[in-house]
Amino acid sequence: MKVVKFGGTSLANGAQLEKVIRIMQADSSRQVMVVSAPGKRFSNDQKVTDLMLSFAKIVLAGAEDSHIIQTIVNRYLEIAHYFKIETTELKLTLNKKLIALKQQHYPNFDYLYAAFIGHGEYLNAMVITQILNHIGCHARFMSPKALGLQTTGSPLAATLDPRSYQQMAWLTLDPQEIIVVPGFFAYDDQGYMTTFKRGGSDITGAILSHGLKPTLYENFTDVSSIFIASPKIVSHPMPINHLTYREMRELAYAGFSVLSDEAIVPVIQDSIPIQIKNTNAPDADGTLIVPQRTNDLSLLPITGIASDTRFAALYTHRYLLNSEIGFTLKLLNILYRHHISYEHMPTGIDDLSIIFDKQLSSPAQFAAMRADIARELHPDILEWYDDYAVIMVVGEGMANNPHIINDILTPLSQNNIKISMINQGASRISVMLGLPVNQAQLAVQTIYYHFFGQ
Ligand SMILES: Nc1ncnc2c1ncn2[C@@H]1O[C@H](COP(=O)(O)OP(=O)(O)O)[C@@H](O)[C@H]1O
Ligand SMILES: N[C@@H](CC(=O)OP(=O)(O)O)C(=O)O
Repeated sequence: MKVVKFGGTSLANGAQLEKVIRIMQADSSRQVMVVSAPGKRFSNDQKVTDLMLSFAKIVLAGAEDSHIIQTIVNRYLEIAHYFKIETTELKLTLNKKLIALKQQHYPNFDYLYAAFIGHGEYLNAMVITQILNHIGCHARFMSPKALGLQTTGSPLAATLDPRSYQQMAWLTLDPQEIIVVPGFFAYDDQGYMTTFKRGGSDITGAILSHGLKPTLYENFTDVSSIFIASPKIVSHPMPINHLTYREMRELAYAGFSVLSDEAIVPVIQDSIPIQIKNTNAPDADGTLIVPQRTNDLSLLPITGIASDTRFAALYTHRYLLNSEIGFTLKLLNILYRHHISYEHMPTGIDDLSIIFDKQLSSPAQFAAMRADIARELHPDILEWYDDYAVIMVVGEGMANNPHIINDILTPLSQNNIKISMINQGASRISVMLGLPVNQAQLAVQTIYYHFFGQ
């Protein structure tokens, strides 16, 4: 049995969904289908999730919402029309569901946003199930609630309660039937809809894989493989045939958006391979993500170079910081008080930097935190870098290569790229670099061309 996830680009319109259905029909072991909300149909189009987010903002502003509701409903109707479905009833249902979202009670705004954006997937799974049955392909919609997926944590970046897996173990699959599961959202213990972080349908696919133990978790997207660097940064980068879980996790964390970094953890325990495949070229081999690579690591200086610009950095300097007992504790207490998590904290003798993910806290939270640090800890220097990028150079082969840091840094310095932080992970399979956002692309290109040529 295989769990198969289709991303938003694979479900953007009727023609894309037709390809998806052909993929499902081509292999009877593809029994569980996880779907995202319809993605972009063309480059400056809007994903349905982003339309839902606009809808939520319009509702919160008390503004006129009939136009956005119509735009969202039309995205689904366009898909249904492609399959020649009679849409009068569907149109009514979609409108009703969207209007009902405005009338529900939410404990706070984050829950409201979660319910609105989660409905992109909910409605898509509902429509896709109807289309599959309409064309004679036996399908059943299955809500995350029916599967027992219960979350904890914040409503827009929820994590799965591990007890959820008990209920999933009872699910029996009918080989004649496709189960359609909406990705990205689940429910908390109060029954409120919550979402995983953005891109989280990959996480649903991974959770179902851990729960249902398929032989393979196939993840269909719009590229034929994962490349050594993002094709948005390097033109025609080389493909990666095999990646290990830990390589993928580090690369996904730092910008390989093709798979969510949180989609690795659930499959590790059972060693379920993840195969990235292209909906537009399903016969291409894709990239296989596995526990260990069997090919000769010494041939590969590095496996991938990722970069992400979602970070900010705080630099503090105070003489004798290394000998002051409790300094870091006080600092972390301030973060705790402001409900701020941090990503990395490289330290020197008299200096300490903290790197934050800007998506996880608001500018107001960061400003209040900085004010408290200045007032309570009196650093000699306190600087804030709002546009901070992290580059992750990753490869299992790096652990045995004593020259690797030099090989990465030399071409960067030759190109006048100033690195403000270097951190070699304890696993020694990655080197993390911190630098200003406006240098990040050039840095990735420079490292890529140095190792792999133009
Ligand atoms: N190293 C990489 N290899 C392949 N694709 C990458 C890489 N880094 C970023 N991407 C981007 O990830 C995109 C696919 O992810 P995403 O847009 O989330 O797809 P989906 O809609 O299928 O979930 C690709 O179109 C590509 O631009
Ligand atoms: N639709 C959600 C979840 C997701 O996984 O989407 P996609 O498969 O398009 O990356 C989002 O946009 O975040």
